[in-house]
Amino acid sequence: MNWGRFQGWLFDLDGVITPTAEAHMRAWRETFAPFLASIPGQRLYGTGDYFAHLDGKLRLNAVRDLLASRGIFLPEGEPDDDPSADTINGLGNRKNQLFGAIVRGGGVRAYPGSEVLVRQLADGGRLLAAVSSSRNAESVIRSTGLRDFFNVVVDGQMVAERHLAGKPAPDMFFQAAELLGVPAQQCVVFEDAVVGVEAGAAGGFGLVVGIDRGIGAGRLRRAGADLVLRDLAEVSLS
Ligand SMILES: O=P(O)(O)OC[C@H]1O[C@@H](O)[C@H](O)[C@@H](O)[C@@H]1O
Repeated sequence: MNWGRFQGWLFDLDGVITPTAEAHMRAWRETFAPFLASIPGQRLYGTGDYFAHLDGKLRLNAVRDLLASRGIFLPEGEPDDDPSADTINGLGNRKNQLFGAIVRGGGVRAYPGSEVLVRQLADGGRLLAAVSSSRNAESVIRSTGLRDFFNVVVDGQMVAERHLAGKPAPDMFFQAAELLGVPAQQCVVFEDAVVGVEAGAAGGFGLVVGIDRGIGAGRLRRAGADLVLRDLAEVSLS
């Protein structure tokens, strides 16, 4: 692979740069397992629910999609709903409170292979963007000490402010490429979630790389990944 042809390097964050996809996964489980168990006759929460309905999506879209998959209707509520409220916003706030507690408890370090690659790319004058659905992306990336290596961060906060469509729409990656000033065809996208790979594939980027942290290479390929790796340490620039 001639990696040198890519000027713009667009990285998803959770599960690609940092192992925080696991913290999101746990927070979702701790939100939805008791919630679903409290509804008589409702199917219990399973890990498959995370990959099918939650992974990689904007927080409230994820809540809506999980509930829709079970035929559950809840009111939207308000952004400042109490985390105990059984509304879309309340469940989102409950999950975010749990996510914050998990991250504060364990700290965040980048995957070693990701940190090495990010440093090499920045040293070589490449342009880097983090493209994450998470509204916590800035704080997560700052806690790794790698924030300054990224020219741009497009996150859940920016999506709300600029009214962008979330993944699987390609808009977040387009926004990152535009802010970097690099045409899509000269950008490579790295993603671990199906909706993220779909977003990259829909945008006509130069290369879409799926990072398989356990979801399975087949699912990432079927979503549109041109190449699947297990870790960013497999990207060799020389
Ligand atoms: O709730 P946040 O921090 O805004 O994150 C939204 C989503 O961000 C994505 O990066 C994660 O893959 C999802 O699991 C997560 O739910």
